[in-house]
Amino acid sequence: MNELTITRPDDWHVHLRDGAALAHTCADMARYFGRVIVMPNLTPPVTTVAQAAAYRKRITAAMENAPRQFEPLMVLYLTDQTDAAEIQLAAASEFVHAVKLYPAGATTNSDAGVAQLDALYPVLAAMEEADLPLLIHGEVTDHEIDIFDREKVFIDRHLAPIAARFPGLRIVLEHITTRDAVQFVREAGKHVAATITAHHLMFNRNDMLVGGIRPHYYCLPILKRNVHQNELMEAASSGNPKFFLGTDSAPHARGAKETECGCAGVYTGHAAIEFYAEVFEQLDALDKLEGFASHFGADFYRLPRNRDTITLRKDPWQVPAELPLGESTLQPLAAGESLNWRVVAGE
Ligand SMILES: NC(=O)N[C@@H](CC(=O)O)C(=O)O
Ligand SMILES: [Zn+2]
Ligand SMILES: [Zn+2]
Repeated sequence: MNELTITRPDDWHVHLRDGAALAHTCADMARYFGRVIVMPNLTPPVTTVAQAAAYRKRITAAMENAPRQFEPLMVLYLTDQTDAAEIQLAAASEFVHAVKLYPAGATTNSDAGVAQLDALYPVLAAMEEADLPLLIHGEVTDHEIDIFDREKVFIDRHLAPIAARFPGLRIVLEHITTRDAVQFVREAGKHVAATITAHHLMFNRNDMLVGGIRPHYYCLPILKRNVHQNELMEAASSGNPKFFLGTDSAPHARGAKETECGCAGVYTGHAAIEFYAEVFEQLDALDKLEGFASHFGADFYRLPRNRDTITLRKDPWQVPAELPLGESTLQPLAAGESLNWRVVAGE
């Protein structure tokens, strides 16, 4: 197959950042995504509907002169202080579509996240009642838990009890990385789904650590063994609507990654659907790309599927070695390498 036309895709997990970076991150997302779920881990985090409204304005302003625009779907950041009243406000708003749980200290800008999960149950009950989805960075942060086990332990200790206690709460386990997560989501009720990134489909921890340490592959949850990677590929290309596209494109300036203590995050926004197409083609599953990228996420969020299309063509091109990020630069995934697929219509 040399050409593929699919319903316009959406990205159900992306970090656009703020300030001068928005011009660049939004331009990449605006190329062909219809809607994007905008992660709220700014400093300070987006914890209120009023802050989400203001952030949304900055995003749309950054796209004012772009050839096309995406619709930003805003997300509130849960803290130990979030109350049911804010949840109701969010549910009543037209632009907040979910609430994000970051265990405190689990990832980039999560210091303000939740320290006491049990104490939050009244807020989760309010979300279940208001039918507002809960998005989860699913990793425990206990010092004694190995970084490669943190997702599995989170599922056992926290996610399973939450899903059991709130059966009507829609939950997205974000950027899943393990066989355990795939299994849990598959077997859970119909309200539990997961996003899968392109980089967790394309790479495993060997790619990050063999022959030298590659900071641009470092993200959280961290890349796992190839058996887990294989399970993610199988889930993404299975046609199971519980698994859908979320790039977790997470830009960090080059200097913040190539340093003694580098930030977690991989930038894939410059070639998101192109990366997924590459993976699905390798799996001989290009016919499953549309469901994963353009149907299942919208269905889960109870939003209409996009009505227009984009077309990908097999026509190799070279990823730039570096991209601007506000006043800095970043190294995008596959920098300087050749990719097979390009978007030729729908941009
Ligand atoms: N995925 C990452 O490694 N980093 C994300 C945060 C996140 O999604 O956990 C970021 O904001 O940089
Ligand atoms: Zn995360
Ligand atoms: Zn993320």
